[in-house]
Amino acid sequence: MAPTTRTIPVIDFSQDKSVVADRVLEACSTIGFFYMINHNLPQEQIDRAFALSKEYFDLPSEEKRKHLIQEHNHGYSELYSETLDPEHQRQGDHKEGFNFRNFVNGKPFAPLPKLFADNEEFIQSFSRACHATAMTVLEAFARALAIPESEGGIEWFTNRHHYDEPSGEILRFLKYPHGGEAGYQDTVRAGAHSDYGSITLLFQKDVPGLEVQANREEWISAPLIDGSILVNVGDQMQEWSGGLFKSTLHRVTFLPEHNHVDRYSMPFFVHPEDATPLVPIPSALVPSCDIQKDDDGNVLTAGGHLLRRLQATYSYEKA
Ligand SMILES: O=C(O)CCC(=O)C(=O)O
Ligand SMILES: [Fe+2]
Repeated sequence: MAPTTRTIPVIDFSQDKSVVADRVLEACSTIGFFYMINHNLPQEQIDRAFALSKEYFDLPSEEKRKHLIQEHNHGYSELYSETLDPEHQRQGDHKEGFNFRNFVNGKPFAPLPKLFADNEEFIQSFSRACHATAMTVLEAFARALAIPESEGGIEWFTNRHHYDEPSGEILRFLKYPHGGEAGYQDTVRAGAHSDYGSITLLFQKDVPGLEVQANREEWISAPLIDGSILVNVGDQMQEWSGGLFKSTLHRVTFLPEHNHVDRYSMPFFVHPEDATPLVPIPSALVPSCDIQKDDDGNVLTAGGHLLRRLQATYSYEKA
């Protein structure tokens, strides 16, 4: 059955934890998206990250191209270099981005552009704060699924998401530049896609544009809600939960009234540790399902799952 929810629920994380868990279960098993409010991530930090993002994207193209994204999914991606919906898009996404892999043991994954190197301590603390917020959400998931204490209880997910272990986790700065209509044939600026990992936290700013597929026929907009973080379920979580939690298609369009302004957003893609096998979550609510295997017949891991997806999305260029 296609989900029928037409609006994205707002969940107040300062409420009683069991109420939060109930609302999370309802949201994730229908539309797969919710707004998190009272999340404890200070607005000043979010604002500072957006300010840095703008300063970076304002740099000349030659400067940004010094750190082009590579197979490891870290670095700068140019306008049109990513195509999230290759089946339907005539051109790559009208956006540029910078991906930060986790600062494992306090170090950036690869040397950072000067602006980010100068602000490395802040970026790392922001990335860790995003991860901590995500862990609050994943505790609510575990509570919602009533994972037995003997299996790890509310820590079942967090035990598989340690920040300093190898994983596909990414903090991403995105800019959708204004205009571009002349050379760009689609109103969709980021093609319809679902996210790959366990969950995504999304920070939006000033300009809306995100749309979510409420059911198979209809796109609904995900408006800006001050002080909120938009949370959505990713494919690995859908896999893990035997389809109970929905990884829902979404896309970014530009409304005519916003064609003259740049849009900035910041997703934080939460991923389980690479070595995590995607076996069903131990919960009575999770339906039994086929387990995905890798080419050698072993249970597909989170790392293997991500690699398959990334290879289908990017066109890499050697720096
Ligand atoms: O920019 C946005 O609002 C959403 C971006 C997104 O969905 C993604 O990068 O996966
Ligand atoms: Fe996405």
